[in-house]
Amino acid sequence: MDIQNEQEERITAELAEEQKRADRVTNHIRTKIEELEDRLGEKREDVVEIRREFWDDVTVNFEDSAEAAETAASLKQQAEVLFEREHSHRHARMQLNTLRKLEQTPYFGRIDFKEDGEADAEAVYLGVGSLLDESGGHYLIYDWRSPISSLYYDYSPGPAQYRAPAGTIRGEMTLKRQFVIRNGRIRSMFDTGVTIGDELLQELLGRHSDAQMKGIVATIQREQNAIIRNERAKLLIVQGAAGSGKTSAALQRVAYLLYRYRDSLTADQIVLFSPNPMFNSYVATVLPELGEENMQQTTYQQYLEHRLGRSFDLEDPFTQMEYTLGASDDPDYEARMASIRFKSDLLFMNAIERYAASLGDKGLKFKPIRFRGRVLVAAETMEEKFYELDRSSSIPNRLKQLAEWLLKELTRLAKLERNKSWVEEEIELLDKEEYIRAYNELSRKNGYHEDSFNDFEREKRILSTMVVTEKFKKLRRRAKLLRFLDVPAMYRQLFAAAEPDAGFPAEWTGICRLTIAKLESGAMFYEDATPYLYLKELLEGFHTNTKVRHVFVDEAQDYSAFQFHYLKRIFPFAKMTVLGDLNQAIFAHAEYRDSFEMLKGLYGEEATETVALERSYRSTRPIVEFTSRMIAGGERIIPFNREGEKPSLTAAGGRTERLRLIAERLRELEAEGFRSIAVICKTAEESREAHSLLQEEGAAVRLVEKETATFGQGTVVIPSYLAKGLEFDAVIIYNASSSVYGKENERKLFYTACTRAMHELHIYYEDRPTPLLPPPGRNR
Ligand SMILES: Nc1ncnc2c1ncn2[C@@H]1O[C@H](COP(=O)(O)OP(=O)(O)OP(=O)(O)O)[C@@H](O)[C@H]1O
Repeated sequence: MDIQNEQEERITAELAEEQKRADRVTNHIRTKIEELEDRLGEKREDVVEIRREFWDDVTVNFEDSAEAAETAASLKQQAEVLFEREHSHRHARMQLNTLRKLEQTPYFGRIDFKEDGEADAEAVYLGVGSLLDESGGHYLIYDWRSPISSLYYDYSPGPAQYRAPAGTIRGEMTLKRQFVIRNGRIRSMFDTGVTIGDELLQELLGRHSDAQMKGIVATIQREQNAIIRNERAKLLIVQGAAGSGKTSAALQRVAYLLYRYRDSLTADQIVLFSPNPMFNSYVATVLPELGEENMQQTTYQQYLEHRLGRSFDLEDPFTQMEYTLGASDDPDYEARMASIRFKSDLLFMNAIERYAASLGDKGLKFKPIRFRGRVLVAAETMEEKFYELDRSSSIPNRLKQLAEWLLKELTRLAKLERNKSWVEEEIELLDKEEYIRAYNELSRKNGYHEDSFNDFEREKRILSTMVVTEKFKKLRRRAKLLRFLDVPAMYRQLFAAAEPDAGFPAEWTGICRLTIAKLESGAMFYEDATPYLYLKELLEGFHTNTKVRHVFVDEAQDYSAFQFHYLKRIFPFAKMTVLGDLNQAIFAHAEYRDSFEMLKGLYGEEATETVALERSYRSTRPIVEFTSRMIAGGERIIPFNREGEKPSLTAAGGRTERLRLIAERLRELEAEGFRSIAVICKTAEESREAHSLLQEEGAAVRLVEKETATFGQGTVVIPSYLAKGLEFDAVIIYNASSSVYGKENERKLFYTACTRAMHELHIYYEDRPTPLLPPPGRNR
């Protein structure tokens, strides 16, 4: 027998052996599924039963306080039983969910590891969940997040080590094998060397994209694994090239943390800040696919809206972006741009801190408390009271004391109010239910005799108290919420100072004029939202969220230093993972930043770790080679070796021809089977134009706007800044003429647009192409 035959035979025998094992494991999984389904049926009945009998099993008695307490205890006990059962029901359901996944693909990898001092190597199989054998003493599958599994991601065969709870375990990896298993059948199997499955990665990355982001557990790379498993850093900064797997690593990290801290951490203690609502839908399936619940997802804008939306008509970041991209002939443009930059700077944050501190001595502004057109408590009275309070106490503390005083004052004023004629009028307008309520109260307090004069007086008193109390409720609530503080006026005041502080920009006067005009119209620029909230919270006390333990900020390059400081304050107990690419910094406040250095001060160097991801997985080699030549430092980006067509650059004789060519291209791409195609435009306005003109050309295209909430398949027309973080099989740059992308500060936007392409990139222009295109050069 020659060597080749011998080798083939060996591989066939090994494959048969592995399939036998896979069958055994799959059978075991099936048995577990059946058992769990039965148990789950019982559990569900259990919960339904408890719910039904909830009220039968508690003794409801509110007659006297002792019995009421007993009732409460009984209720609490029942609720606890129910909670416990529901919890275990949910747990069992999640387990079943994982088992069903394992039934299809029990594992994707195997390593044989011989621990130092042990005689034999153990075969460790990795899957999306762990599974014990019948005896319960041996793992048939190890969860990919278990300590030993990290060997798979970190080492090639040879000496290897991993960190276990008991310490570092050293040994030797004697085998590293990858599987593709579908429906329990091994489709392919290969032993790997240095990196995890170039073949498998090739296969995965070469596929057409879905509407949803994919999980990457089977092919996590070593440097990504370091991000996923980092437990030390309070602040983990990931600077990664476009398509290097930042978002993917972030999501796998969430799954890892939920596993690692499963006894103490729940999905609702993790928050992901994403760039836009559509992105949420794009990543929504990754964690459930891994058998985990999704973390909380939000956008910074949603948070701002939640805090400020009722007080101001708040501009969103995309409107700001449209302005910066399109309004350069506006006479206020320079001032506005300076305003955007300055208000995101720590210099401004410090100025606000100084200002807030000075308000402890003088200058706090109050709003009078008005009632029925009259001033009940004058602003001056509040000011006087405030500054009489002990000055060594913080402003928030003093405001709390002031609120307490105000509440007492309101109680006193309410008493005086009762005899006013408006109260009598209101009493006459009371409806029957309210009368009955008053009557009940009266009879409860004292015996009630319908015909006694005294009772009539008492009734009137009760009714008038009721009316006044009701009307004062709102005032009391406002007092508790410190609404008597005039934060808008104080924020405005910042821009009324004639002399700018040292270091303020030359355009300060223009900035002041624009800001004040905007605020006076009841609106607020996006760049004012964070500083405004910061000032408000310095005065009132921070609205902190102490529940959240991990904050993830994706597309971190779009956040200002100021915003990061703010986030840190509102999540005081959270670790932060920020992921970004400075080459994709598309907001005016961030475009000149050349590192995440400014973040180091946030938690201190000691508590901060930085990881760089330089290999780009999304796009084919020709696309990465093309796009990386558009940016400074692009030579550091390493393309993953996947071949494909070179990006095309097409000149059109005019708009009509450009549209015809694009529509033709769309038809070709669709015919080739590409499932997600994006026509990327610069702005929303250009997108609307492209959408309607392409439809006229007979193309089936969907328009994506900032409100679009779901990311689907098919062909979309999308503004560049909304395509952030997303990817498409093929990308068409709608108009890359120099008249559209003509300015140097649009480079990162153009780069972001081009790097969305996985397999094909086609660029169209008229007259002259944008100077942002890479200089002609040889590919690496
Ligand atoms: N280890 C991996 N195995 C398989 N696919 C991967 C891996 N890492 C990244 N990818 C794929 O590469 C593509 C880009 O990943 P992702 O969107 O996470 O990158 P990103 O760094 O967030 O990109 P960008 O900054 O450009 O938005 C995705 O299709 C992802 O599935």
